[in-house]
Amino acid sequence: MNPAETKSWGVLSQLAETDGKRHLRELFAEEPGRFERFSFEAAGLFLDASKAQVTGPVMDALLGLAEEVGVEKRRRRMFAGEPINETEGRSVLHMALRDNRDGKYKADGADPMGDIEDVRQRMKAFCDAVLSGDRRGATGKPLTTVVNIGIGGSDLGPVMVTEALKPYWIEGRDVHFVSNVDGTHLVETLRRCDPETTLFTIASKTFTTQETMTNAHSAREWFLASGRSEADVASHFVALSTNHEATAAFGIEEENVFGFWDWVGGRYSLWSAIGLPIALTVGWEAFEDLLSGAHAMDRHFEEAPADKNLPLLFGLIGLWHRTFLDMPAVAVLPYDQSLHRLPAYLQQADMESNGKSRRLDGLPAGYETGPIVFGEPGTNGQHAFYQLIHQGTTVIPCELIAPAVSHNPLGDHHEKLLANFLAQPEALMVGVTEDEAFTQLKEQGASDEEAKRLAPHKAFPGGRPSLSVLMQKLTPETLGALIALYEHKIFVQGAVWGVNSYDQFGVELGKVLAKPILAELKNEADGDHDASTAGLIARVRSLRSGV
Ligand SMILES: O=P(O)(O)OC[C@H]1O[C@](O)(CO)[C@@H](O)[C@@H]1O
Repeated sequence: MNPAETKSWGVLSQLAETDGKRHLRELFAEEPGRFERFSFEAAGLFLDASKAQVTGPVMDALLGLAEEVGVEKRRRRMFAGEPINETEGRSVLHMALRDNRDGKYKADGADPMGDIEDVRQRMKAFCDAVLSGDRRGATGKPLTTVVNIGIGGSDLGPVMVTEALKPYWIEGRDVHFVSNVDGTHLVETLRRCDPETTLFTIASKTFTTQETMTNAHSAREWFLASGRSEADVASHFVALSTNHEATAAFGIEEENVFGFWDWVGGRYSLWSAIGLPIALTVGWEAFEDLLSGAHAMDRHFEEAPADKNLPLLFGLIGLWHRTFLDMPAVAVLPYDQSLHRLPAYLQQADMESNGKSRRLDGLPAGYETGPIVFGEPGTNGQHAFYQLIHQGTTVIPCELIAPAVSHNPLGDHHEKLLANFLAQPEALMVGVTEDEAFTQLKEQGASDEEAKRLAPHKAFPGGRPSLSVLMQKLTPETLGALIALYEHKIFVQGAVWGVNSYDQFGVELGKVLAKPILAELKNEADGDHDASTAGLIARVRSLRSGV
């Protein structure tokens, strides 16, 4: 189905020319209850969307669009385990990993809950054994350091969550993440590790990913080079994967493999065995709290009425900004240092999911789909790219996220952080007119001529949209809810755009072309390339020769 042919799409296109162009200042002046009307709450998260470029008619039309294109139906099909990942013939059931209701889901025609529970119990037992010291390294020392080797979804989720949950780290535990095939990443990480106390979690859904397998083999060599035998590998290497044949070929025994299933997409996998490094760092209970926070958001998404449904509304508003108002990017701005990897995590979650230009029916979309996602912790971003967000020629909607209470209260640090979290969206929305800038300059003692010259530079257009997400404290539960909120937001947008949010064929071509080039760089083959690539290969070879 082409969503652009629906009635609501037509209405939204018209509204883009009217409501979409109104200044937010005006909208606030006109509707005193705007904050109450456009703020929503669920699973410990409060979303203020009143500073988004929305109006009542826009929200009505967006909800109408969701209904016309069948978002609810697709959501039901997803939760029912139907293969909504049509291009790969797979179900999308990561929600089952944070649920425990028997009979709720069907994966390949069967209830997956028994298998999920088995792996969970094995993960818990393993975790408890490592943390209690019952399971030790080959020389009898406790395994206090985890090095996770994985990339993409087998890295970004666990890194982001372990960083976000630093206040929950179990004392004496350490965790590192190696993803880049650049040897520097592994070498610099292992420099800080003791082979006797290090546990490697080799995380790869497919167990074929070049970066991960290369790092895993080198890590094993490093381990063996420390005087250990092949037999000792079993005490220090576990695999998190769906590919049991490949894990066996690597030499990891079945009892050290924590499996999951093809209905868990890589970028949606932190809730599965891929989350083991999280559990090994914060403990099993906190990991379960993370799952239950996400589950609370799942229940809300499934059960709340459309006009109060956080992920649905969050997704629809983002889609309005992107597709109808032509805003090309989204800035994710956590006002919480612990969430410093959230933008990177969401880059994969969102851009790998909705960075598509073909609809499920194979036809070109013909409208804008997934936005560019970028971001940094808030106040750091303020001193870097906010200039463009406030005064640049491109309008970039911002998503600001903050906890009201800090885990690390220190003087008035957190009040200052929150003041920035509150002031930036206000500044983006209100702006400063040239007249106001002129008056301010005059008040500061500028001459008429000077004030006239500088006023255009000191004016802010304002009317720049933002959404704020507020929680009391960043806990495993609220973090779980936040991640699930974004997962479902991505689902909603993909459902309206009609793209398959669950495949990622766009990452393949580069991988394929790298293979023959690798052979060329190793002088094992000659290649046939365009002039630029051939020139660069020759230049790389010459720079490397004689070194
Ligand atoms: O877990 P694997 O199979 O090693 O894949 C890692 C990542 O590579 C991708 O397939 C492509 O980047 C991601 O979707 C995935 O998260």
